[in-house]
Order: sequence, then C-alpha cells, then structure tokens
Amino acid sequence: MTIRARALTKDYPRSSRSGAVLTAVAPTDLDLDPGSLTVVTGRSGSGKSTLLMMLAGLLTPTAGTVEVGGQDLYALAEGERSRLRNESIGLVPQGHAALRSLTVLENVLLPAVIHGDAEPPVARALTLLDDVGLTGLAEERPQELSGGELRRLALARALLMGPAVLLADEPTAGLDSENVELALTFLRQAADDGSAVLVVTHEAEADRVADRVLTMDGGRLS
Ligand SMILES: Nc1ncnc2c1ncn2[C@@H]1O[C@H](COP(=O)(O)OP(=O)(O)OP(=O)(O)O)[C@@H](O)[C@H]1O
Repeated sequence: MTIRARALTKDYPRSSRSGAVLTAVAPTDLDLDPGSLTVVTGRSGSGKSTLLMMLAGLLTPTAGTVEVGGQDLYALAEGERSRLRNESIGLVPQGHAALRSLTVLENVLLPAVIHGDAEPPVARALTLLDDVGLTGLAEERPQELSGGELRRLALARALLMGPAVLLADEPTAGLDSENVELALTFLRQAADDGSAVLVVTHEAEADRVADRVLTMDGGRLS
C-alpha cells in the first residue's frame, strides 16, 4: 500500500503577531512505496515531526492531501480515518507514549484491543518484544523501563498489526549503539516484509538501511 502526499502544507499561526503564520511544512509531494525505507533528516524545527504527524492522519493539514491505499485520509469522517490509521499505519511517536496502567505486553497489544480483536495476538507481541531486545520484560510496567527500552516498546507496538505504512519519529533517540543497530535492523526488516517505512532521525547510521535519504530545511523537503 502506497502513501501519497500531494502539496501537503502546514501553517501555524504566530501568536505574537496577529495574522502572521509560520509555514512549518511548505507544499510537499512525497510517495512512500511498499518495501522501501525513507529517512528524513534535518535540523531541529525544520518541520519533520509536523510532516510525519500529517502523514499519520493525526494533524490536519492547512492544504494538500494524504492518500493511503488510494483513500484521502482527511476527506474521511473521523471514525473512518481512525479505522484506516489503526489498520494500516504503525506510528512510533516522538517521546514516550506507553500507558502506565498497562504492562509492557498489554501496551504492545493495544492496537489489537482498539481494533476490537477478540483474541489479542499475544504470541506475535512476544515475538516483537524479543525482536526489539525486550525479552523478559513483558509483565513489567512502563515506569520500570529505561527511556531506550520505552523507545523499543513503541517500535514493537507500531509493528503489531503488520501495518502497510510505518512512520517512526526519532526511533533511536536515547539508544546505545548496540540498540541503535537493533532498531535500525528491525525497521529495515519491516520494509523488507513489505511496509512503506518513513524514519525521521538525526542518526547518521540510519543512512545505511535507507533506500533514500531526504533532508528537511525550513519546511522544504529535498
Ligand atoms: N503546535 C504548534 N504551534 C505552533 N508552532 C508549532 C507547533 N508545532 C510545531 N511548531 C513549529 O513548527 C516548526 C516545525 O516543528 P517540528 O516539530 O515539525 O520540527 P522538527 O524538525 O520535527 O524538530 P525536532 O527535530 O526538534 O523535533 C517549528 O518552528 C515549531 O516551532
């Protein structure tokens, strides 16, 4: 399934000056194809996370479109968009997004629960936890995990539903070199298994697993 952005744009109002806007993402065309891994790099504040959140269906663009498998994400009703997101888009958001009241395993299973699956895919979740090096931590609570372990939990969760599209915002932040390697291999494997993968990162090592590297500068992608 291809994800296709056309003239995708985000302006934010500048609170200090009435009527003034900050163009966080200038009109951008981007195709992410099945089986390919795209890295987006660029300075802090250049618009990378804004672009990723629009592609994820979580931030309404000022203009432009995002099509996932031919469906215009932002033309869908809220419920339909949520369903398409849940089924087709795996997201590793910036920062930590684990729910403290759930175990590590329950956090990884969350997309299946939201999807309403009668039998959560526990075996798959445990395999994914192994793949990201979290073997033995399934029954712990997120607050007992390190920052790097939480990043890897987010990776495992994003892959649970075998998403056609995987969007990862700084997935290697806070990881040591061994776990950077593990996370990048995991992302490459997701692409090799057929997902369209986008990784926003400052990690130079990521170039090694990328099919292409794009740079964001002042809201422009090149
Ligand atoms: N909700 C918001 N309201 C107003 N301005 C915002 C908002 N979110 C982001 N911005 C601005 O949009 C620009 C792009 O931000 P964005 O978070 O996309 O950058 P980034 O490249 O992901 O940065 P980083 O690498 O630091 O995460 C920045 O100038 C930021 O201040």
